[in-house]
Amino acid sequence: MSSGEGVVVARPLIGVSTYLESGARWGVWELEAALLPVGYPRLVQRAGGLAAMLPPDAPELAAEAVARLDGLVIAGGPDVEPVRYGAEREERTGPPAPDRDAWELALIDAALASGVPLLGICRGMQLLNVALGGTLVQHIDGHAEVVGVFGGHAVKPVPGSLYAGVVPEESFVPTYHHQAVDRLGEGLVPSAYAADGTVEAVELPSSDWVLGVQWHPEMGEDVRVMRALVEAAAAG
Ligand SMILES: NCCCC(=O)O
Repeated sequence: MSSGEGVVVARPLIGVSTYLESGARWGVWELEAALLPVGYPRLVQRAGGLAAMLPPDAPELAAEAVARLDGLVIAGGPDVEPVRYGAEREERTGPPAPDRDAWELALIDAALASGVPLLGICRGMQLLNVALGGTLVQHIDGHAEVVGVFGGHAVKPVPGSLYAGVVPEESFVPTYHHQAVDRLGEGLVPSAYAADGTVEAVELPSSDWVLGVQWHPEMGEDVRVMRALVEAAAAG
């Protein structure tokens, strides 16, 4: 990226966690594939960052990975295994993805420990809450109305929050979730709500830049949340 005066300024490197789903196959070779909806890297790129995919790896390598990043996104995906927050699995909770849980929790721990700016999206926000000792409601009605189809609803920022500094107005967001934050993790505070009182964004005031959003910015047009992460990554 050029600064406009002939000086090349490196784009912040933003790691995005990815999936290794057992059923994923690519091309005529049907090779095993690492998956990430393309909206994530595209949004990082639109926001001025350079996207790096982070498939599940040994959790003990997470700190080494995060040390090379300027920012981290924990992407959306399957339900967090309830044992991670001390609960029994309920009927409507999806099948566990223990390797992914372990890797992404280790990434979150490493980002929190090192001060690398962190954005959790949907599952990523829920996992951030769990990483800090919070719990989840395992099923709520009305937020993922049709299986496989993203919905949308309004979210209202909490005045004075980091999030409100990025998106000051009430906005309509793309959403797909059937779980939600129950008890907040240590140090987290709500930074946006849905009309029904569901916590839709959280942040960690004791950190420089940690935000979780329950919706999917990679499915919409609004680049502001990702741009704020990229700017925080550039400033770090
Ligand atoms: N629990 C995973 C994130 C999406 C959902 O709540 O359905």
